[in-house]
Amino acid sequence: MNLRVGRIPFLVCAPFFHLFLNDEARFEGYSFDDGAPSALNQKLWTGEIHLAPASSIAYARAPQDLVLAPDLCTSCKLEVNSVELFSRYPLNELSGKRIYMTSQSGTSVALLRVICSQYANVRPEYVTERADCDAALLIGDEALIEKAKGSWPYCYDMALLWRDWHGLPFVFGAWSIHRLALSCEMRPRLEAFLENVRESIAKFRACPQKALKKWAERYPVPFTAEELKGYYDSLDYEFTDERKKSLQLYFNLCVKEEILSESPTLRFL
Ligand SMILES: C=C(O[C@@H]1C=C(C(=O)O)C=C[C@H]1O)C(=O)O
Repeated sequence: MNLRVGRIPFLVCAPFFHLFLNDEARFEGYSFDDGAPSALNQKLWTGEIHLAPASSIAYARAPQDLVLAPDLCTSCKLEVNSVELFSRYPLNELSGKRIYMTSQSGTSVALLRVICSQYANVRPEYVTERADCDAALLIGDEALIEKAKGSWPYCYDMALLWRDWHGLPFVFGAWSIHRLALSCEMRPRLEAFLENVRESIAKFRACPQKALKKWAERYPVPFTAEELKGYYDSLDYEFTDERKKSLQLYFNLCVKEEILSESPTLRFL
């Protein structure tokens, strides 16, 4: 049986996946399913895919069925640049204003609710219709493109808001693994795949130009490798103890906000 892998076709995940592109012969035994984080979260919960660098909150919604890769996550040093609240008003004036919430996210939409309620002390109206909104939460390439346009008076980087509040790096994505992939049959394939992901990140870091060229052939983007240099300099994929502490804190605050019913302890592969 193939190891079914959820692949997010956003630049933020290019380091995880570029190695596998156009190299099917070397990587037989894996099949990839492309989708936004929100779609991949759903497929993880049902076991339709075995693993993905899904929304970090996806784990907390089904801890009985999932474990986390211990060393990999989607995070950043300071700003993330691709999880942004674009607004016509300052954050602390958003009470009663309409915030469009992207349908692609699981983690960031919950983070925004927590930040508005517990940090900025505002009560906006959250909407799924983008027309006539006062602010918009976007993730991934969509956020990068919107930011490059520079057409909103205010732009808040969600990782920086979290850091200002708690002094910790935020964990947007985490590799969640369904227990179906832990069977005797699947486990060696799973371990080998994660080793390939580590190699993919290392190769990306060693030569981002080459990796991004391959990536853009499959997933075209309106940026050059040169323009993306600063983006990748600030992204960080290491699941450090500090990031694990940060993720646990985020789960706790989601419980306080009644977004999660409980805050599970992090269990690893
Ligand atoms: C940093 C990003 O993080 C992504 C945001 C996610 C979410 O909001 O649920 C999930 C996975 C991450 O890859 C991004 O989209 O650019």
